[in-house]
Amino acid sequence: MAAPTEVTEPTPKIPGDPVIAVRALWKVFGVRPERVPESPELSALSRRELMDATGCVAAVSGIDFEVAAGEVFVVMGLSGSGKSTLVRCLTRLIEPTAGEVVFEGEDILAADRRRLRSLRRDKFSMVFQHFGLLPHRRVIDNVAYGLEIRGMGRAERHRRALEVIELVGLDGNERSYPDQLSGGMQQRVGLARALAGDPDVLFFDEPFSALDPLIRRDMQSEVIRLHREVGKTMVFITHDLSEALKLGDRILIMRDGKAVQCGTGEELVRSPADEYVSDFVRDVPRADVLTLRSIMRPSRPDDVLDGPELAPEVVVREAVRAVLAADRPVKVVRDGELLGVVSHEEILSAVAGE
Ligand SMILES: Nc1ncnc2c1ncn2[C@@H]1O[C@H](COP(=O)(O)OP(=O)(O)OP(=O)(O)O)[C@@H](O)[C@H]1O
Repeated sequence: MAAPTEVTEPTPKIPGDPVIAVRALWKVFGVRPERVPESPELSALSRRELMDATGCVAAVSGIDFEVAAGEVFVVMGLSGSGKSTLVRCLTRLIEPTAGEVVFEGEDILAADRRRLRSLRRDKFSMVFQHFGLLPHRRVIDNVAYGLEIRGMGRAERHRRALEVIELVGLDGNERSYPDQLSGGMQQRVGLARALAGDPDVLFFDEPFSALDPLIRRDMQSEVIRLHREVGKTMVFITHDLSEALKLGDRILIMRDGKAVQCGTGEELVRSPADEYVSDFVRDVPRADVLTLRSIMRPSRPDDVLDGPELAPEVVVREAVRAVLAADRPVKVVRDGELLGVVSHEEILSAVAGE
């Protein structure tokens, strides 16, 4: 039996069946790796202790999480924490040592070669830091590459490729070769290629790490926009907390192969599971992550309730202006139901970081 993970906070309940469910997942490198998850004693050791005792490296140690349909799920951790290994285990680019990966109800670890190939071709797409574009092919044929492998005819795949080239803002560049494009544009080609086959899940492995900060910010906004437009489930790896907070519906924080905490950015900032997480989130401006749901108060009989309405998930920073401009409390409303109100007092204390 695998040891329990160190997730200290229950993962919030996700409505509907998860697209991906990961249970007690292990990847151990070394001699006879399977003995580690099988042994309660070995699986309880830290990575360092395990290395000293057995010479094995536990890249991923008994991780559990679920990804909901349409969610952007971010895996964050410092270099060596096991992010890449974890994500490669999900599509079996790396064979897990133990555990379960269930994709749309199907046990991926039981899939044979043929089934895996078809899943990777039709259901999953990966976007890597190194774009992996084919240098001798024009943008349009790079984007259409996966469709070509599926056997789609030239006219149809070019039509589809042009659609996604436009979607990622590269129209006009379809006849260029990759080395005629900037790094940011090449990564857009990578995105277009990943989207062309209409996968169920997009996996991103530090896709923007090599880009300079301004381009990187543009690309993050691009992912947010694309996610709004196409609504795909995304699993995104990063070592950068601000990227994680910007993109992630939920964030899994890893350390030395283990899951330290999984939650929304707001949950991580409001109640970090341990010192490691609090160190990470210490400098995050509260107004960027706190939502109206967490600062609202119940309405009082003397409140005048004909002020503006905002949704509970609006973050404080975006609501400040509206709340301060109103001469009565802003109503926090979901599906017509009044959940609470926010007046000057609540918003100012939130901005002041109280
Ligand atoms: N093939 C391998 N053989 C032995 N150890 C490995 C192998 N691949 C990864 N590791 C070890 O597993 C641990 C996790 O590595 P991994 O690359 O998954 O981390 P990461 O969080 O993605 O880091 P980075 O951001 O630097 O890529 C590291 O200690 C690494 O040295």
